[in-house]
Amino acid sequence: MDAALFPRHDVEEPPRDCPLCPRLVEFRETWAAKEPSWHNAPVPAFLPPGGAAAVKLAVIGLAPGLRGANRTGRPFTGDYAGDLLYATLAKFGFANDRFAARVDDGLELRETAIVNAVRCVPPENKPTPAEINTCRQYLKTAINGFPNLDVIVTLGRIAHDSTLRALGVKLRDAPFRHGAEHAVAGRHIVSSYHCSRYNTNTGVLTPEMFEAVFEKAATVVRG
Ligand SMILES: O=c1cc[nH]c(=O)[nH]1
Repeated sequence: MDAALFPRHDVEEPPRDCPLCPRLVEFRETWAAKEPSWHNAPVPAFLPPGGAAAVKLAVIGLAPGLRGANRTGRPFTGDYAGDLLYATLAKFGFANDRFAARVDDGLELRETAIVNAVRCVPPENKPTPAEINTCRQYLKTAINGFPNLDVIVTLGRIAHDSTLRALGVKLRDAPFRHGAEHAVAGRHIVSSYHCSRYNTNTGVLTPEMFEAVFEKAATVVRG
């Protein structure tokens, strides 16, 4: 990782050659052969200056996009989904407004971390239940490694359910619903539809609906 481009990193991450999910390893290696200049490895959490101790809001995504985070190495960077996510974070003061879909754009998060539930790119954006379960150890370590965390925003049902399992919460105690807020296991969770191209193009998620989620998160962080 280029230390000049990525903020201090003090969350435990899978190694670049993580062997735990054979299907994802094979997919990663196929793309590493085709596109050797791409990242093609587990995508680490994106942290604010100050590292894990500075994190008050954790945004949990699904998994890297093939030509997005898997190419660039930064969550939601190069993915269509990042346009809405970073614009919305900036609007609520959780990021500066430098996002230009490149890792050298000068984008900085503020009191916010972005962590994918699955760190490696899955074929067709669909991790299997076994891959989600296997990678949860890293999600759990990340969430538990934020000592000043106030609120978690989950993007989509898979991220939501994996976050609950990471926290040891039964799914029925905090069911996924866009805009729902739950206080469970000492954590405040706000859930959202994923900001994918499909959801935004079909109107399942509008910018206003997404902003309402981060308004709730901002209220928890700033009182
Ligand atoms: O959930 C997602 C979607 C796109 N890119 C990511 O890093 N995560």
